[in-house]
Amino acid sequence: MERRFASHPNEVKQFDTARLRKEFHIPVIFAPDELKLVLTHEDRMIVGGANPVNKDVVLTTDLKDLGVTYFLERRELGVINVGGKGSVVVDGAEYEIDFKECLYVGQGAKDVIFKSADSAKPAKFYLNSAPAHQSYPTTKTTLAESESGAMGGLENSNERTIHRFIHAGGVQSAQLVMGMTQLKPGSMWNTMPSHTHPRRMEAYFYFDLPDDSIVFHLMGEPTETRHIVMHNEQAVISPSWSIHSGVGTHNYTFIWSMAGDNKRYDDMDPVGMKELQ
Ligand SMILES: O=C(O)C(=O)C[C@H](O)C(=O)CO
Ligand SMILES: [Zn+2]
Repeated sequence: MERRFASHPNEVKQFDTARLRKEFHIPVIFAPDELKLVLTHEDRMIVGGANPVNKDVVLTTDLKDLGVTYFLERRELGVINVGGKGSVVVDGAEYEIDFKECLYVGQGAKDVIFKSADSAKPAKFYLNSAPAHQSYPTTKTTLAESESGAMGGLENSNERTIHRFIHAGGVQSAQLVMGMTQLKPGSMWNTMPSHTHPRRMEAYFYFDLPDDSIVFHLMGEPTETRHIVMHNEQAVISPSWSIHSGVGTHNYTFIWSMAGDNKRYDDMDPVGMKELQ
């Protein structure tokens, strides 16, 4: 498991492109038959992926990584499938998780196995895990069952639908909050006007983006914005003091996930357009 340390905003102001990418950008989430995990010290969130192709992928850890005997001993997990049909087996119970469906796995689950239904169209399970002090029931949510709402408009090129899966008013968790935003064709901007939430970090995972398209992900303090160029199926870490927004050369979908002091989706400090620099 790769480890990234937390950053101070005064230090990040000095970063060049390579350093910004090294600290915040996660270029590879999926590798065939592998479990890829990055642990950031921003609220100790783990961001990663499981891509079973020719064999199942098991959620493993070792004593050095987390100091526990199994991955979810003191953690919880959110899973969203962005690939072909698949399933997640949690302590022997199998949950079929289709494209854009979500599974929450509560703290204490010992055996978690990721499977693809068809190796020609393998499942791609995007993963987020946060420390947990309490166990909540393992729960599957389909897109139709999520709490969804329309945001933005075509006149601002940000017409999108926000699907909330794991949050205060949805699937219960210790601290993990997770959902997905789908931009309508012709809309390129997410999360503008932007916000910060010093009470929670956030990670974004961009997908549904054609190979020849990119997203300019915006981060930084509102008066010190920087950009990170994102390709399809890449993730980016946003510290709690940073805005997180983006504009694509094509519409796209992204998964957002947060960990921190509360699970209220609407706990945001809005940044006025005229404040941004
Ligand atoms: O498009 C948006 O706006 C979002 O999806 C915003 C994220 O959900 C977010 O930043 C939540 O804090
Ligand atoms: Zn946010």
